[in-house]
Amino acid sequence: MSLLQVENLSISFARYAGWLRREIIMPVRQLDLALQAGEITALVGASGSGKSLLAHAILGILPANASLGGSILYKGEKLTAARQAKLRGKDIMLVPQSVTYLDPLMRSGAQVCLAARGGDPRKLQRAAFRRYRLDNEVEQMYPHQLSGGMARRIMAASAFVSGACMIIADEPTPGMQAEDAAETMKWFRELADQGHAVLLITHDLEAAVAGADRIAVMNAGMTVEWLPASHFSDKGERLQHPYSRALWNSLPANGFYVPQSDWRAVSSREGPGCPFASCCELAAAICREEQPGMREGERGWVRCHAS
Ligand SMILES: Nc1ncnc2c1ncn2[C@@H]1O[C@H](COP(=O)(O)OP(=O)(O)OP(=O)(O)O)[C@@H](O)[C@H]1O
Ligand code: NI
Repeated sequence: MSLLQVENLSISFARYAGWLRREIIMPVRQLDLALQAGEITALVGASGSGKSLLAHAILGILPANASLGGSILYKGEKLTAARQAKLRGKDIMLVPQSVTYLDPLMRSGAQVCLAARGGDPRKLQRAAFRRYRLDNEVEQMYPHQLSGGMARRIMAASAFVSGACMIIADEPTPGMQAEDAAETMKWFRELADQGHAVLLITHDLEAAVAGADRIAVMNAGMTVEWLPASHFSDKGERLQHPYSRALWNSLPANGFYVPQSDWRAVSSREGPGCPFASCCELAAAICREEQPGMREGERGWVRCHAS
């Protein structure tokens, strides 16, 4: 059984457009994903594709005007608001990108102690400090006294001592030097090796391919493909969705191929067919008539009629 199973998730927001006219926008519409213990799953996709919304939906921290459709199961049971409140920060941990998430009024040692589960908090904190190469003096420091690197280590140490089953990292590496990014990825690998399920949200497909076990590709609020990271190789022949291939081949290392179609132009998305029918070079008649569901193929899951 998967630790977390997301099925046909949609997230919509009601907002007022001018006087009394209420409109509904649905930035996430068909999201399917499962996370396994002991694995890193990377969720990749363009800015605005709905990645962070998924993280917020899992944690139960969406704004009040959001409505959810579909389901999220955690350990086989529906994730209700009450369960989310219980699990958040304990069983399900967020590793945020920014240090501003650390409590500015709490010393670093105390922050890590507070996260610790399953033993003497002080002992667990000291062990985590040694593991992440944090000197003893750092215990007494407040977040504003930490360098960026130290703050990241404090967040990694908190995740390490938390005993959380699931760790969600939203864009943990942008703006980092290559070595720092590699070190951060190494920490996630260690956490996965200890049995945690890690969800890594990132723009960086190259880092995802290098560091994750599985990759879910999102576009316009949908998961279009979900498969082992090793299938991202060569010219992308083993990828099934044309959008995943376009994303892969547009990387500098793969020749900077510029796709013929503009994958952000999903003009027909309210129509009956595939939302990408108007921009996909493989689109056939069926793509304009019927929404593709997520189906399991030889190499993973894909939402496409044409592949
Ligand atoms: N509270 C909200 N009300 C209305 N729309 C929202 C709200 N939050 C997010 N959205 C919209 O949902 C879409 C997806 O947002 P999300 O933050 O999940 O994207 P993302 O994939 O994480 O992007 P990025 O890579 O830039 O972080 C965006 O178009 C955004 O404008
Ligand atoms: Ni985001």
